[in-house]
Amino acid sequence: MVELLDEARKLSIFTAYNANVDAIVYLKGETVQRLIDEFGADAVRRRMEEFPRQIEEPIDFVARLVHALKTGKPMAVPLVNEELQGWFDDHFKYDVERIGGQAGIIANLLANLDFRKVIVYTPHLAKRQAEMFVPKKNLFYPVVGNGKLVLKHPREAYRENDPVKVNRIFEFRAGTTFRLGDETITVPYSGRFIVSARFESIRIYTEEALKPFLPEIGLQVDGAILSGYQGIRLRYSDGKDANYYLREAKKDILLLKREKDVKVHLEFASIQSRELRKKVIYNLFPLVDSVGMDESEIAYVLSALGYSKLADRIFTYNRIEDTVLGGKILIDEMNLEVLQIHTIYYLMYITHADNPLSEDELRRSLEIATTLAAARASLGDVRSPEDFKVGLSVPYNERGEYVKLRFEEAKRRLRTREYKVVIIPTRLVKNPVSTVGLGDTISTGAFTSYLALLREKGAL
Ligand SMILES: Nc1ncnc2c1ncn2[C@@H]1O[C@H](COP(=O)(O)OP(=O)(O)O)[C@@H](O)[C@H]1O
Ligand SMILES: O=P(O)(O)OC[C@H]1O[C@](O)(CO)[C@@H](O)[C@@H]1O
Ligand SMILES: [Mg+2]
Repeated sequence: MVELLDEARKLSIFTAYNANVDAIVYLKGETVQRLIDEFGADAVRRRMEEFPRQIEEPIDFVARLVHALKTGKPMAVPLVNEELQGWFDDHFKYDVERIGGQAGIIANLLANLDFRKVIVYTPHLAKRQAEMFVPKKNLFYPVVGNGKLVLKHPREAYRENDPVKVNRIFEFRAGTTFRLGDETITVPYSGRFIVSARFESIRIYTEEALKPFLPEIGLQVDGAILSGYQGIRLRYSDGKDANYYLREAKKDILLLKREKDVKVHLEFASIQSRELRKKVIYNLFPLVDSVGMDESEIAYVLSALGYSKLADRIFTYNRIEDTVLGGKILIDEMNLEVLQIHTIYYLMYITHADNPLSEDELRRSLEIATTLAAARASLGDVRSPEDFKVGLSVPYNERGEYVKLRFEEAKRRLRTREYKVVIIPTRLVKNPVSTVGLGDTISTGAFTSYLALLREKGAL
């Protein structure tokens, strides 16, 4: 397995667009209890029923947090009211601050794994943000100087007046208990709840000056991992809107692919607004080769595409059969080359039957993914290629055999001849240092090892 990672490490990767500061709180039962008591259980319950899609006042946060804790699902809810930042900072002491955002996490991970070359682009790069990038020689930020593309380390490329984006992350652990009125709630699974900053000043785009150099960046890399589209707002006060930013995002992908058909992976993240979710799916999925997401996200995606019954079933029952069915729909309707879904208990790939990789190779790629995530969950961070080995000693989760059985049943029931569908159980760390970013880690391990295997076959 280490050999496949070594092959992947020979690749060069571009990643964009989102990096932020993750201010992490390790939630205790008492902290949740205090929040509920502050607002009153009845008021919290009523707001939970309304299911606010964004945080406009503190009780919206409490309601969505309690909902996430009750289901144990990874969720992210936008914070649109900038003034509420003070409320959060008064109510919580952050245990850790670290780099967040798909592009930020993935860039540091690839750089620490000694990939050949890692180019990371984020439209905002303040000094505080730039300093969170690891000081590795293989990590670059593209700038334009004298009409040419220049690659600098992010720490040498920051811009003094850029905004800093801070997301608040609430890490919760299975077994945490609190009371909501007369109901006792015990958190069923460990995970994270993200309060994502969605302020006017933070945008997702490529600067005009850099855009003409995207084809050159495409030529320099073997693959691109793009994310952050969830941060686009439907409307901005300067008249720009999601349609504008998505049109530009489409141009970026086409520019990256102009000189060479560089493979593009899109890491999907939770989008509460159904309207925006639909726009991101319809505009971008058809242009990329590979998509990754978690189990809540596939349900949300299917719901936006009109498969609400199937989506509800995935939310409620977590059945493998439904996820396979959803994956088949998605890969067909969007004509993706490969779709990767990560859940607590298993990882899954779905491709069309003519994918160059065999099912066995696809499974090997997923093994890299879960081992890398297990290493990060155990250590808190992956700092060197050596750290990968820590993941190898993490056992598969206790439902592993059950998962495989259910999967074989699902395959018999559903028609899967036109597809390759593979599944592996996850290596699950009992007491993870943190869980935020584990999905990004899985997708990075999966996509880069997928590319390495394609390359071995002469298909890249
Ligand atoms: N304790 C753990 N040990 C190993 N892997 C984990 C653990 N907890 C979660 N994971 C993996 O991380 C994934 C989380 O992905 P996701 O929800 O996309 O998180 P994020 O978006 O924060 O990266 C889960 O689906 C699971 O496969
Ligand atoms: O949607 P946003 O605000 O760009 O944030 C993405 C969030 O997802 C993560 O990248 C984890 O997947 C966090 O580190 C980050 O807070
Ligand atoms: Mg994720």
